Amino acid sequence: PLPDRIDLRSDTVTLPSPAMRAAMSAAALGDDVYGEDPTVNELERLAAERVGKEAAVLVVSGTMGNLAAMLAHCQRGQRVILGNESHIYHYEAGGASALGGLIYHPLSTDPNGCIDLAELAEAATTIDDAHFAPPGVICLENTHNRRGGVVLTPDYLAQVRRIANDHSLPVHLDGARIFNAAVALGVPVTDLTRHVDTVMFCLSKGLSAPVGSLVAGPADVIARVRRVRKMLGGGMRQAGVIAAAGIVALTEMVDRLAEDHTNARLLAAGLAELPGIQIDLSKVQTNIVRFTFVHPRLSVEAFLAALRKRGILMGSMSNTSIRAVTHYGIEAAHIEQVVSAAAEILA
Ligand SMILES: Cc1ncc(COP(=O)(O)O)c(CN[C@H](C(=O)O)[C@H](C)O)c1O
Repeated sequence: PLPDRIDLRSDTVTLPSPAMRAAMSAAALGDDVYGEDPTVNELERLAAERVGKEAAVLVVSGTMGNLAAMLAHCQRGQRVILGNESHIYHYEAGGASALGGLIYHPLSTDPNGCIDLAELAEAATTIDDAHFAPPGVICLENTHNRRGGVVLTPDYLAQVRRIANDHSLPVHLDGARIFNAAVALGVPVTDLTRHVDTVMFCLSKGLSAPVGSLVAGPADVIARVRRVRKMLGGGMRQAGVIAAAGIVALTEMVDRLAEDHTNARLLAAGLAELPGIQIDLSKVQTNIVRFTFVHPRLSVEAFLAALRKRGILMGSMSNTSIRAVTHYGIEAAHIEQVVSAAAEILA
């Protein structure tokens, strides 16, 4: 983040660490379309190993990773079963439908980011009748962005897995922030990823790499993801320049996510005391603070504008809710500055 701004809009704004910049300039390179970039190959190997899958492929963005995974799992005309508050459904430009000919089948999402299991079992059922589009994949999201970064538990994932097995369906996990979930739970990330077939996770968010996400899964499925990536124009050449940062992200930047979670709790505790702000502190489980804003004098936009004038950025989620996201580069001192600025504005 720029020194004169405290940017809490997202963890996508993170800048690469000095170690990343050094690794990027020193990276061994080759043409990755030929499979000859040694740094990309090392990142993909490391990523697959870390999440306990056979293979992984580097993609440009989380959106591309989710789309390529859905297209690798499904045939045209099949349904993507997902949460009605999911990122895939809200923020990925309808790609699975527009480019893949897939149908979104959104299901309601509870405050913990979970799809109702009974509804899921029904949606996962293939009806042998020409009227009905058959299901193709179940998509989950962990942590859950629009529910405020809440963590889906291994137990819940295991229950979804059982339903998927009953209906012979693959499960794709939008794990953009899966390492935040593992660190918040204090468990190895494989306790979460073992229940799903494919997992997409972002290097470019809390892990602070400048670019890149990975899709990991069974070797045959990842081979299909790689083909879709090429079809989408995502085949890269000397991508070791960005993969080098990704290796640093995976090897040096996971444990520190706990600091972002501490700072999020500090921010939530400070904001919760202020007029016009309601926060369910039990839902502040990782690096996202989502709060309701209904103030006698100020709208969400007016509050955000007043913060911006003080060099503080947050994101509006609706005309009554705001999101703030902590990340590498945001320290406790910044949080104190934000809370006192908000107190002044809302007084
Ligand atoms: C759960 C999840 N899955 C996928 C993505 C997409 O990743 P990118 O395409 O931005 O790399 C995001 C990005 N989320 C971004 C953010 O939170 O600021 C915006 C909303 O797109 C995400 O939060």
